[in-house]
Amino acid sequence: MSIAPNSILALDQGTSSSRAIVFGTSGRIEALAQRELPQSYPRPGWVEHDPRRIWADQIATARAALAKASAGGDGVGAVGIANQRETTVLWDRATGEPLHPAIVWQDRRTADICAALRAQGLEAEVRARTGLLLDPYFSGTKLKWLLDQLPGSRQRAARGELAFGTVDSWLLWMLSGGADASTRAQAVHATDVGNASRTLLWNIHSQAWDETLLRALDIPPALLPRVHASSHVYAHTAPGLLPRILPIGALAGDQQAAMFGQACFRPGLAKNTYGTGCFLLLHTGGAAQASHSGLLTTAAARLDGQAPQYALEGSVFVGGAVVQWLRDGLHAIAASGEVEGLAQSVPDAGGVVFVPAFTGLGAPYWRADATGTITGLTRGSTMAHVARAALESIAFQSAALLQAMNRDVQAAGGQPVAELRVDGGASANDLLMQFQADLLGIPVVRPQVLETTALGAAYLAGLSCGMYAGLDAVESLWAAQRRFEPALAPAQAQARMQEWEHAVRKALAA
Ligand SMILES: Nc1ncnc2c1ncn2[C@@H]1O[C@H](COP(=O)(O)OP(=O)(O)O)[C@@H](O)[C@H]1O
Ligand SMILES: O=P(O)(O)OC[C@H](O)CO
Repeated sequence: MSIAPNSILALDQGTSSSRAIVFGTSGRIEALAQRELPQSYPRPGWVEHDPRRIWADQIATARAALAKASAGGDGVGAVGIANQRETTVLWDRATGEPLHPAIVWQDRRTADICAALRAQGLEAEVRARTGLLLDPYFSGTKLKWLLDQLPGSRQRAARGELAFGTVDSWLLWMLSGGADASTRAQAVHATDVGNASRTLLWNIHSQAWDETLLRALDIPPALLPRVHASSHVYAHTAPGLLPRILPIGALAGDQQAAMFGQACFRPGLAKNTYGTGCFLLLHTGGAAQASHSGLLTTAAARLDGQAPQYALEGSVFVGGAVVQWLRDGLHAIAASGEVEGLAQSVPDAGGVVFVPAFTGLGAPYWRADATGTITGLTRGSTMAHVARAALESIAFQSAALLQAMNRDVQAAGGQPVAELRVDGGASANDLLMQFQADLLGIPVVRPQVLETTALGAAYLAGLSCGMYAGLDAVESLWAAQRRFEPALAPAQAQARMQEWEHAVRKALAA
């Protein structure tokens, strides 16, 4: 006998791991399973994932989380998927086989394609239509590269034999039948507005694939997924994959999902996620606000039937990853959590400033050529100073984003951001959060549930499957765990930002 639905399964397929979490409808975590995802760096600047491994890990963690949940997951009424965005998968609809490893969002191999498109004068067009800019970060040039490199693939794509998708589409297709030959014909090929808005191919104003950009990149439309609201019943899981057939009630890019999980779905609310990178998003309601400060305009998650929702976004490529480098590159610490103690063993960074431009600099600088730089070293500098400067670099980069955001918002007659909600692995670090509040001069607020990405996917799925009355019901579940109030005089904060900008100029000149 099955019980009334009281929980939701969220799949959070991130850059460094695949997680499955069962949430009670109150937002409480009931069960969690996780697997690390191997990274492949076949050439300098290239980053790849194995799509089959992503699928195998995600279905294994889903089964493990359901098995750990109360009553073996019998109360689960919906599945929601959140995913690393932009990462590009191309597969054969008949066999379910990927044609190539997934090209990860961090991959820079299409820098030349971007430069060529820029030389054709396409940058302004891209900005106006997609809210993005010409950078290898986004899926469009990755897909073009695959079609250029894999013999016969463009013709096969035009005949409808191939499918393109970001990781959400790949997982949905596999879950809804693609994983097995006997159910493949019923597999659903779709994505949500938020993921579509990161492809460089989606027109955020007309809410349709953009024919001009498809032509410019020579991409056959037959490859593309159908696009729906983020909170929408896309399909049901194929029989036999999970203990019960479940509705797949949401797809959302992980940053859009985190924003939803933070209940930032009204204009003026902002969140920053401190994971491998940092992603700061400000909800701008129904207005697709253009940035004049190097930020992106992007689709926020939305419900079926709801008008399009937008956000301004700033993306930092190396956030928590700088701590991984201290651990794996310098062997300065054995585990990421040790960085706080090491950094706190000195009163300040002793003049050391660290610009972790390992994969160039993202927003608001957008300099693919920048390299990592440490300035201000003296004979007295120690690993503790470098660790403290590494942590500070995460906050400096995020502060540069917030400054850019405030400039854009104020230019449009709006109010500066009043407080910042934070989440992600590195937001557990109190020293970092306090320094962030000090630099920004506004409160930094950490919620009780730090797994906000998965939580957002769960809420979105619960909404489409009738498990919540509406947005207000979800909003009332958000609760702060700790509030960090700024404790630094504004002039001092400004002086610290100037030190940072000085070091950035050096990184750009190197
Ligand atoms: N206490 C900590 N202080 C600073 N960074 C941390 C801490 N704990 C984890 N991290 C960093 O957070 C990142 C992991 O966060 P997570 O949200 O799981 O990332 P992702 O979703 O990108 O895989 C890693 O880069 C790790 O180095
Ligand atoms: O996998 P994460 O959490 O680092 O997020 C990756 C972003 O979606 C890339 O745009």
